[in-house]
Formats: sequence, C-alpha cells, structure tokens
Amino acid sequence: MKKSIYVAYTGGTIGMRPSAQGYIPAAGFLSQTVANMPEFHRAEMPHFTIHEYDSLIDSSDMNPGDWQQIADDIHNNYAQYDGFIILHGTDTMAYTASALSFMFEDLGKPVIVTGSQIPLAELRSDGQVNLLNALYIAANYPIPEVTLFFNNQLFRGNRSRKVDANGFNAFDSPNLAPLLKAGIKIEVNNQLVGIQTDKKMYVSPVKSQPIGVVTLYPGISSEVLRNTLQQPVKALILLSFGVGNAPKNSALLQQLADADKQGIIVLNCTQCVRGKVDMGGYANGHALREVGVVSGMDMTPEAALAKLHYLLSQDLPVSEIKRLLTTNLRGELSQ
Ligand SMILES: NC(=O)C[C@H](N)C(=O)O
Repeated sequence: MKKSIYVAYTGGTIGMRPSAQGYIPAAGFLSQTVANMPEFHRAEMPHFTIHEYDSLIDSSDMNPGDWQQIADDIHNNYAQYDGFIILHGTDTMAYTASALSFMFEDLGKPVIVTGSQIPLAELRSDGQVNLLNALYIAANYPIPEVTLFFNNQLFRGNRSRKVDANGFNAFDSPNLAPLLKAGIKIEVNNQLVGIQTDKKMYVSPVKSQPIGVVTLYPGISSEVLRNTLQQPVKALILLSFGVGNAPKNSALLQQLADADKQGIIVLNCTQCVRGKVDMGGYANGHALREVGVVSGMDMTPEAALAKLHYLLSQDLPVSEIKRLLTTNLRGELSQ
C-alpha cells in the first residue's frame, strides 16, 4: 500500500520567488512548481498532499503562535496520514523543530522539517533533494519523532542548529550523530532512534513566554544582566563560557541570586558549539550553581528556549520546571 504524506507548507526560501526587495514567499508558487516536476510523481514516491498556509512567511517572522498553528494542523490530520513534512524557512527551523518535539506528546509517526537555501523553482536549488528525500524517508524509514532533514542528513530536531548562512550543508547536530544518512544507501543509526509508541498523540499547547537571553563576554557589567532581569521575565538563558563558566564578579552573582529568589529560572547553556555544561568543573562555574543557576547540560540554545516555552506554558511550580529542565524529555540532552 502506498503511504500518504501530509506536507504543511509554512513559507521559507523553498517556495519563494525574487522581488525588488529580495526573495519573498508567493502564494500557489510552490505547489505549482512541485506539480510540474515529474520526479515527485514517480511510482516509487508516496502519495502526498501539500497544504499551503494562508500566510506564507519568512521564518524570521515565526513565533510561538505559529508553532501552535503547525502543531494543531498536524494533530488535525494525524489519523489520515502516515507521515508529515513541514516546509519551513531555514533561519528559525531549529527553533520550530525543537518546539514541536516538546509539544507533540506520544508521537508515533514521523514529522520531518525541511526547506532549502535556494528556491525550488531556481536552477541549482537544494530544495528538490531535500523535499524528495524527506518524502521518501517519511514513507520508507519512518522515525517517530520530530526530525530535520537537510543536505542528505536527518537530525533529531531538538539537537539541530543552523551552522552555515550560505552553504547547502546548513545544519548540524553538534552533540548527537545524525539519525540517518542518505548516501548511495540510506543508513539509519538504529541506536539513536526511539521506540514506536501506540499511545494516543496529543499536543501540549505553548504560549509566548517572557524569556531573556544574555551572552556573557569578557568585561560584561552586572548592569547588562540587571536590565534584562528588570523586564518581566520568567526565565533567563545565560550563554556562558566553556563548561559553564562566568566571571566571578560579585555584583553579577548577586543579580543572579536575586533573580533566583524572585522565582526567575536562570538556565546555563554554553557558548561552545559542542560539549556540555558542568558547573562542578571550575570554581567560576560552581559560583553560578551556588546562586541557583540550572545546568543546560548539552542542550542547544534553541532547544533550551523551546523547552522553557513548553514548561512555562504549563502550570508547574518553579522547582518542578527546574527538575524537568535537567531531565531528558525528548532526547534533547545527554544525561
Ligand atoms: N533559506 C531560508 O529559508 C531563509 C529564509 N529567510 C527563511 O528562513 O525563511
């Protein structure tokens, strides 16, 4: 039996066309382009339906309301299809893939997010390879989680990052090997792929949450932190040095201690592309732990932000949110 795949087209370069101001999404353009490409309609390909969103956007315009729309759309079509593709811009693709990974509870079917660096309708587009393979993989190698396919690699969505603004190899998952590689043969990394669930899938809703992000830099003043914490924030992601270190500046540590007392969650993620936060490694990291800072372990900043949105959208006590932040919920961190 041929599989049926649902394609949610949200926008992004893959369906864009040139304008005087640069690339813009154009209604109907992607569906028409795919209809005219015979390779998508070969016998080996699954059936697929493209659902084009009313408002196609550059992914720089994505917000948690859009994550909710995508999650609800897939939930509404979940029973009718074998797998799901989300066509999305590359700029915030790793954030959406991370957010959806948390929002889908008990996911039992593949959800693959993909897009391209050059529009599908243009010569040398990477969109053909990305969409064609995503469809083929969703039908023939169904991995029941939210993944991201780009340049012949399938990554866990909440481990992925955009690492190249210009190249075709635009994504990587620096702390986890790809789940699948599409070379001459398609190879699945079975050790990393989760087990199928037969529970009923449902969506945990998210609402936009006030979250601050501060990148530490040599000589940063405690005022920078104070200004962010003065906003009505519920959580702060601190992008720290190395294994989770910060300057041992007493005013800065005091700001963090005060934030903790007010119930603001401070999550420590490293600025390094690879590796894991360990606040026991150095006295400078230990000082952060002493003032209540939570370890982001080896989560990407994108996954950390999405996970905070997911947890803060539920009615949970701060202590429980802190506990869940360091608990592996969807393969987003290594324990
Ligand atoms: N390659 C892309 O899709 C970039 C585009 N600005 C977007 O994220 O929508």
